Amino acid sequence: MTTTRPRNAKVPFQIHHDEFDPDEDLDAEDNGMGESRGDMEEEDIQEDGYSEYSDESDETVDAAVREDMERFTETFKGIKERFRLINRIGEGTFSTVYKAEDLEYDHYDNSWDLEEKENTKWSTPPLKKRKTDMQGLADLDEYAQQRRRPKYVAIKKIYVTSSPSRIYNELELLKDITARPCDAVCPLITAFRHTDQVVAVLPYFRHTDFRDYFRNMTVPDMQIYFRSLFKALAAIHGAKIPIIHRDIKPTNFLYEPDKQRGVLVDFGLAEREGTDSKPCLCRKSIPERRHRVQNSVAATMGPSNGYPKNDSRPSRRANRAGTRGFRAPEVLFKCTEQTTKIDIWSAGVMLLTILSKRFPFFNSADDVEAMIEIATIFGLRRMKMCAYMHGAVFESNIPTIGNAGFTLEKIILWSTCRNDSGKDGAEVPLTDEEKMAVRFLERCFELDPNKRISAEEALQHEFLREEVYEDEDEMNML
Ligand SMILES: Nc1ncnc2c1ncn2[C@@H]1O[C@H](COP(=O)(O)OP(=O)(O)OP(=O)(O)O)[C@@H](O)[C@H]1O
Repeated sequence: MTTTRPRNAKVPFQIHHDEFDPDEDLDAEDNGMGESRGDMEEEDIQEDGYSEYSDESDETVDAAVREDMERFTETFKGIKERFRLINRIGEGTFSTVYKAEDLEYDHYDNSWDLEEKENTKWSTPPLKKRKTDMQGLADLDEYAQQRRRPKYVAIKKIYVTSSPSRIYNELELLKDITARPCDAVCPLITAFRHTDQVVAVLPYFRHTDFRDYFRNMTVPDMQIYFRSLFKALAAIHGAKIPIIHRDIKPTNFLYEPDKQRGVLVDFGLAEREGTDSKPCLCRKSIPERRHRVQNSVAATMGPSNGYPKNDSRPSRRANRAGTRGFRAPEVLFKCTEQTTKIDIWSAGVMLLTILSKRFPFFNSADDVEAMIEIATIFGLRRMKMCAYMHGAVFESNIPTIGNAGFTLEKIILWSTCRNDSGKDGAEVPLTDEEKMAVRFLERCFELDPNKRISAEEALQHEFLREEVYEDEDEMNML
């Protein structure tokens, strides 16, 4: 385990225990991983939109999970003195996440702890109350019980096959995010390394499996849910150098319907805007774009009749990290200058999932199928324009892809079977509030990322805007 102490005075809380030291080279010989780590690095592509495990009950711990937790605590020196592992709560592509009790909670500054803050608002010590001695004792005991309530954290054990640079990137971004706290983004408490194993310690957020509530959400529920998600996006996109999350999907937004609180997690694929980016046509001025498109080989010669057998041109390379079904069209077209707008598209897929009551909504096996799915909705004409703006060509002779596509309203009516479920097989139209949600969805689904709504703008959209009342009387009148 590292023995370095906190160095960064800017972090607003005392970092717990032995801090992860970004200057320490995880590739160094003593981590036991050697060169093969880079070779073993997994693909940046998530298999699907859902992890196997969600929040399991603390009492029922599977025997295999118990064995796994014992092995982990035995091999990771120093962890069991600090945390009591309770259950495995998540198993993703890049990590296993455990719920644990923080045994040394009271030794540190815990300003990240929202629940603790809320509790201190209403739980005053009963010592000042004028009551009978017996009542005073009972209150005191209740207060002491409250103070002794176990404090939970989520321990994210990052798989040793992840490259050190990927692990460093996640922790560095989390540290930056933690320095500018936002209630809707999960901060980092601390991180440890023991030989090749790195763990991140995060506040534990109780949440409900998305599949258990998304079908029952009303439009006001959606507004609360997405207001919280877009606040999180506005916070990370508003960083000095904007942070792109790259993996916005339901499992990475931990939401508790009872509390109406959501928290964005998993910065494993996140990156700063501009990292490794090269100029793409989509960021040029409209006249320049038009000129380049009109003079392109595809526009002047028409679609090619075939492909060279041994194509010696270098293939286009771009970051495609993310989860299938949630990737923006510019990611599929390998845009080399991707922006935070890719997260807005993914958030749009989440809204479409809820409105259509279908999860997963997009179910493609690869990027070509994903393009076909998007083209079916938006139509061939718009998809071709979208490809051109990233310097690519989109052609299709698939009969189900029409030129004009379909409106999102129609897609939602079909997928909820409302197109013919009314009286005498009539359509059950969308309500006014559903139409407002669709108007917002259209802004998230602009194929041109320059036109797509930003997180800040989204919070001012009629769908998410919070009404500000002049005084309490005005609010009570509503
Ligand atoms: N702070 C937390 N509190 C409670 N549960 C959490 C927390 N962080 C993560 N989890 C649970 O663990 C799961 C996996 O976490 P995370 O997404 O960070 O790992 P991952 O390996 O990148 O997963 P995936 O491949 O699904 O994206 C989450 O979907 C969630 O259920």
